[in-house]
Amino acid sequence: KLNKPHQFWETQPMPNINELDSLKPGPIQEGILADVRKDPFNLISKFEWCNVDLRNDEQAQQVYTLLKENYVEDDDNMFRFDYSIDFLRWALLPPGQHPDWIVGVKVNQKLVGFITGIPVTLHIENQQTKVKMTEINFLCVHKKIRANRLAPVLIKEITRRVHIKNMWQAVYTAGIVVPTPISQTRYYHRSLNAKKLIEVGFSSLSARQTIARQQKLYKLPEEPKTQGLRAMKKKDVAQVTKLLNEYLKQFKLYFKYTEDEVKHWFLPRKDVISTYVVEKEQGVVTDFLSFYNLPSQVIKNPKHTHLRAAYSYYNVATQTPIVQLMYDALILAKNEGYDVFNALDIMENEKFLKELMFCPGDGQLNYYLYNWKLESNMLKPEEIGIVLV
Ligand SMILES: CN(C)Cc1n[nH]c2ccc(-c3ccc(F)cc3OCCn3ccnc3)cc12
Repeated sequence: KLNKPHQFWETQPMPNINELDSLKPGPIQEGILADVRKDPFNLISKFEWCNVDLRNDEQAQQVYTLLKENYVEDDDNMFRFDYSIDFLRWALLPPGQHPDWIVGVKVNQKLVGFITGIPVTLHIENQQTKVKMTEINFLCVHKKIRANRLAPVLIKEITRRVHIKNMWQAVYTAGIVVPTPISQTRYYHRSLNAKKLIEVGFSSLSARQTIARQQKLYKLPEEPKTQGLRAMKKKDVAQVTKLLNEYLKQFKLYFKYTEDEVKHWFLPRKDVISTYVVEKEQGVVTDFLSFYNLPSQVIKNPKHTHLRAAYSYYNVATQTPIVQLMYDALILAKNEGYDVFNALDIMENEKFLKELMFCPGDGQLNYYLYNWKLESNMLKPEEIGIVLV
């Protein structure tokens, strides 16, 4: 009976505490294609597997509703992520996507379980090692059928569907701690609409503070400062690809992007992803900033149903000081109607979080690598060069 904490994770190729010093860096288990089960894992009766086609409006709507009602909440259960359909199509239909990696479980045609994978090439700790693997996300089980041990079956099934393609590693993040994080990062929030944040209970006022005082404290200029800052266009793809790939080499964990992937991940999409480039003379792009749109539903509030949150994505500052570039990001996000700007303490983010008046969040985001032992047991947040949505 799986009832000890992490009983499931003890059965998985993840280093446990006392192996951290004995395992050699690299794959923990060798993958043998011949040993991979050819048929899906058994489900309890009435439950059925399905591949979800997110391009189909009805199926996308089912995924949207499942997540909106049953996905990740903050620690105080006041907010729940509300990923839009356009966002899910952006996040889950990148170049090279595999249809059988968008996995659903249905009961009487109703979606009650979900888990996804997208193909990535991850560079680990040094240039030599680059590993084709999957990025796992959106694990969700309907609130009404929890404790049926469906989550471990969803994980085992998508693992099987990755193995069958001769891939043996995965990268994922979660707010909870299970064996064994490779990095524990923290998230920070920068107020853009102080009044709303107080009204939804995201921020609170101490005795001496007033709403007016908070609004003044977080007030931003009307327009960005940086000369040549403008929305990214198709013609910028080649330069942005070079800038991004060069910039990411400094980190111990990063993806390498093709131009096609940069087109997909960075060309602006309304209410999904915003990317702005700094164009100097002769059309030379020297920096860019990007943030994605992930609202949270305010679970119980008389006045507001949603919190509009922008999340820092990838920012490359080669000529513009990073603090100035991110100050412009705040101004742009405010002008796009966001209430708050969120960022993790990964990459170079520590350099701007304090100066731009970000406040620490109340939890952390843990990074995980499946079936891979790192040289160093843990990575510092500033060594992480990947953002998972
Ligand atoms: C990454 N992706 C897998 C979604 C995901 N899962 N679990 C999470 C736990 C924290 C964050 C997170 C990441 C960056 C950030 F600035 C704030 C965050 O959470 C705020 C708390 N919160 C949770 C729900 N609504 C508000 C994301 C996630």
